[in-house]
Amino acid sequence: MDSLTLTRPDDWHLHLRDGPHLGSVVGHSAAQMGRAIIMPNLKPPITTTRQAAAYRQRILDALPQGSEFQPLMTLYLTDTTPAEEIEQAVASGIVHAVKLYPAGATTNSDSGVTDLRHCEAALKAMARLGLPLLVHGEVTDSDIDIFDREAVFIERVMKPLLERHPGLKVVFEHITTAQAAEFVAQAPDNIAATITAHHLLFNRNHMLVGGIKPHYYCLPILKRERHRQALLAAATSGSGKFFLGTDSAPHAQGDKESSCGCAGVYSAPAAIEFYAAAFEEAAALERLEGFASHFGPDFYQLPRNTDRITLRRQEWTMPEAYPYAGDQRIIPLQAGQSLAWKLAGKGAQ
Ligand SMILES: NC(=O)N[C@@H](CC(=O)O)C(=O)O
Ligand SMILES: [Zn+2]
Ligand SMILES: [Zn+2]
Repeated sequence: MDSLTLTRPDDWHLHLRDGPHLGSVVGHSAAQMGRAIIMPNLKPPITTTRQAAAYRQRILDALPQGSEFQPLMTLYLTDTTPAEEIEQAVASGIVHAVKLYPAGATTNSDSGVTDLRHCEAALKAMARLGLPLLVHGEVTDSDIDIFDREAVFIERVMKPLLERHPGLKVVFEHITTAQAAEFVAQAPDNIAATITAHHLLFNRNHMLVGGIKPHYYCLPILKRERHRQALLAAATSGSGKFFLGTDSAPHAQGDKESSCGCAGVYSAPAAIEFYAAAFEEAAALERLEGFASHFGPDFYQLPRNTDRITLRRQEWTMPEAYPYAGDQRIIPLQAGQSLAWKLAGKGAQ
């Protein structure tokens, strides 16, 4: 197969940042995706519908002219999010989900939830109104090894949560383990998961063998090959529970290449090309459209996109860097490396 046409995909997990950083990155996603679920972990976080509406307008203002990209906003759940805020969010029509960051789990999660039992009122309102909870699924207990934090989260947090709120819609975000893939596959239909391109393409050796490679460092951290294989199997299974979420998370080069480097992989400039490479490795390119373009809107009860994109088998080189907020640089996933698929109509990068 040398060309692949599919319904325009959406990105169900995206970090766009704000201000000049937003302006540097939003065009990359808008060139590929119809819509994206926009993560709320700004400084300060987006905790109210009013803030979400203002952030949405800043995103729309930063879009390239003529772009029809639609940002789907989220709220950042805190220990004190009231049920009324959930009601306002649903009534607004612009907020499509609420994000759970366990406090301390990842970038800008300091205001996150210390104990999910504090959030009962908000969770009840979400279950009643059908507003999905998006979960960064890692425990933060210091005694739990970083490679085990997702698997332990399933037992300590996810299962008790779903016992208390069996009807709540939950997306287990950026899953990275066989345990999470298995848990979601066996759960009822109100539970789904996003999978990133980098967790489908790479294991922890890519990050740690032959020198430490900070641009592969993200959270949840890359796992061993067995887990990558389980994720590939889930993504290409044809199950509507697994869909595309890049978790593209830009950080300036200097913040990544540091003695205490930030977590996050910047994959937005070639997101769909990365996924095509992963699906091709699994000999499942015909399943890419369901994963990238159908299952996400179906879960969120939104219409599928009606326009299409075409990917061509055409080698090209990912640029070494992109400009970021004026004088900074951002290093994309697979910088300087050759990619096999290219989105038709893509100009010079
Ligand atoms: N994925 C990451 O490694 N980083 C994300 C936060 C997140 O999604 O956990 C970020 O905002 O930088
Ligand atoms: Zn996360
Ligand atoms: Zn994320």
